[in-house]
Amino acid sequence: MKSLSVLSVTSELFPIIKTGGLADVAGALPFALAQEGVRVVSLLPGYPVVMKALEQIDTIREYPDLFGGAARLVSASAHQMELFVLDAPHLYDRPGSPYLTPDGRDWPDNARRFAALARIAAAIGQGEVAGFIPDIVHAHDWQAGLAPAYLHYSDLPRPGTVMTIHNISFQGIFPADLLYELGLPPDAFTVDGVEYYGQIGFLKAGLRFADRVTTVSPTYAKEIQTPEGGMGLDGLLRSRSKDVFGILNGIDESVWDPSSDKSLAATFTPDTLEGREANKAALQARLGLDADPDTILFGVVSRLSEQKGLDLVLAALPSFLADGAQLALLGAGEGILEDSFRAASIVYPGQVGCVLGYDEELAHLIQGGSDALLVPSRFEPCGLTQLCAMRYGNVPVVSRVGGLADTVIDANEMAIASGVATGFQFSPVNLTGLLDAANRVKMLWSDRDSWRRVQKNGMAAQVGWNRAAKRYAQLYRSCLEVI
Ligand SMILES: Nc1ncnc2c1ncn2[C@@H]1O[C@H](COP(=O)(O)OP(=O)(O)O[C@H]2O[C@H](CO)[C@@H](O)[C@H](O)[C@H]2O)[C@@H](O)[C@H]1O
Repeated sequence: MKSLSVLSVTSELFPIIKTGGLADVAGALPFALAQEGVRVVSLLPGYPVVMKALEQIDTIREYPDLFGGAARLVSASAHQMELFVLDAPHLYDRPGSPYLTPDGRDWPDNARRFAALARIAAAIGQGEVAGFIPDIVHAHDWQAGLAPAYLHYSDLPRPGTVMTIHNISFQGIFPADLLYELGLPPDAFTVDGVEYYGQIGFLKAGLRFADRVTTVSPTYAKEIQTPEGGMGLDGLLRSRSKDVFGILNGIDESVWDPSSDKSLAATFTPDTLEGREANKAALQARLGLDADPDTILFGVVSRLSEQKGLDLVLAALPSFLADGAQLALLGAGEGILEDSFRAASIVYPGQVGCVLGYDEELAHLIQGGSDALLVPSRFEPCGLTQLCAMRYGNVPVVSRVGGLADTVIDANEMAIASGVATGFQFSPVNLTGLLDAANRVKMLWSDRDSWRRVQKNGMAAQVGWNRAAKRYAQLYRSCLEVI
């Protein structure tokens, strides 16, 4: 079979720069796809942390004026990944997160910052780099959404294009008067182009012009084609439904491996699950929780946002904790949620512990040391933490939406009897649903042999990238038939 080359266009890439699950996926796919004969080179913005991480930097092109300043395209490597980096100091050399100012507001020039990324992606797709002409340009999320549009409006031959939605609630919507400055032709401003309710929609543009659209689970692929789940893009997605695919994410099993994880107090396998006890003790000590091996310890590792449904956990706390249960939370995000969890740790000393911030090592310890992981999302394209939880013998308790519904097998009587249960699902996603689930979880916890079986089933579940990599490879090949 012909080998393929892909330019992956992404605003985050683990382990170099990460604010959420997009980084994990963009960082793991190149390695998984290499097994399928697909070469992936990733194009990233040159944020300060990215520039610092690079090795073997080679300048490929210089641009005297790219959206208001001088820039260059470099090739480099980092963490065994092949990279192109857009080094544009006027766009990316600044403090804060990739998208937000240090005080938490969107950078006012985000349209230019990510149009530049997409513009260079399109140029690479059309031969900018001697020796690397990709068969496919794969755009991730709105930040890369204009790449398929730039390719569409160019007269040169183009590669195949794939647009992946990691989260449809982030759409990259900007004022219409930027059209000219972004280098889009006047006739692009129609409902069949980049126009989105009177503005310019970056994700909309990608969904309109990519040869194939993917999202990160089969259930989310259906949900986004409904008015409730599509956030304004469902009509467009329905009109393209034969080109829309749900490919379930995996996790990097070498990063998330409880038998060798250096962030744990003790490593363990399905046959040495008692190793988890030392992790539970370490987690309780780290978060100021009472040292108690027998009480159930719930964990949370999450961005703190409306999507993730953690306000339901706050509302559930009084009954949740009445029997001595504990909660260990690691999260960062909306101020009101951060404040509320901080307050909860004061109201329930020894029972609620939280770390508000981003901490990769602690995320691993929570997975290896808590008994059950709460993921009560209102919507969830795929979700990665429930996959990590299963691999770490941490029983996931999830809402029945999106990829959570596709990855966790609910411990109902039938599933327990037939030995396939891997966690708990609940629906509807409200306080009653969560409390009912918590009661079922606690009942199973009181029957330690059954609990152990559910842990082991989770640890045996396929959560790696192999299957998804095969599907992406097939999808790329199918694009080449349509261009
Ligand atoms: N405070 C913290 N400290 C350390 N680590 C933290 C952390 N908060 C979160 N993380 C980590 O960040 C990642 C989050 O990934 P998720 O898939 O759960 O959600 P996210 O909504 O960011 O991703 C979006 O994209 C991904 C990828 O497609 C989809 O799975 C998902 O449904 C979609 O919402 C996990 O690796 C988690 O461990």
